[in-house]
Amino acid sequence: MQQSDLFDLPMPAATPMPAGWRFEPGFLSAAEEAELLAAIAQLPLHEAEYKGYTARRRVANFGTAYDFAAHRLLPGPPIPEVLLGLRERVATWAGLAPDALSSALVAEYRAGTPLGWHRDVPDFEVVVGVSLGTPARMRLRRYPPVNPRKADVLNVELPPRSIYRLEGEARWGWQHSIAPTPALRHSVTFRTRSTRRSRGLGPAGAG
Ligand SMILES: O=C(O)CCC(=O)C(=O)O
Ligand SMILES: [Fe+2]
Repeated sequence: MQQSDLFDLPMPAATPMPAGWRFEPGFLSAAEEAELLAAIAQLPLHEAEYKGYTARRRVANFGTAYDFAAHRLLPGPPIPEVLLGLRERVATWAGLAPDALSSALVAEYRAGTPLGWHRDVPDFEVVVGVSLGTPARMRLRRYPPVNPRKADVLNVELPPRSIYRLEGEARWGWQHSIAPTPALRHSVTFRTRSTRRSRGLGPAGAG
């Protein structure tokens, strides 16, 4: 079944997603999702500090933490036990060693919380995200912009229990954002470290 059948999105099945984008619905079972949400409820989420202002989503960083003022990656608290099983499954799905996913970000989007256009900070390479709770709409657009038109924005529904990966072109040649969520959503994103240096990339995320 196509995603567009499920969620009635203006995204024809033939919409070409950028290279490096990978998506799979139903990655987690409902029981696994419930277990993760219970575990997340115990984690110390805080309002994300982002480029000098407080973003509305709440986050917890593990493995690494990003200092948006100093533009550098800092060591973070270890990835908690309750996320290690998920990391292993995510790594297998992504064809990576679990340890390579050295950074984990738990994010909470209360109703109406958006996440603006950005590329993740260049300190990271591959981004793999798991969605929990309410479906969200991720949007993608070329970056730097190429003749921007509204039609050039790709919309992808991220249903709960689905997983996506941003790598290569999808990660470096496109920005992404999350439309204000209709109700509570959580995501857990894992990232590998990048060997690239900042090359004057656009606004960054992952905070
Ligand atoms: O919540 C998500 O799935 C996306 C999060 C994101 O883009 C980020 O943290 O950089
Ligand atoms: Fe991001």
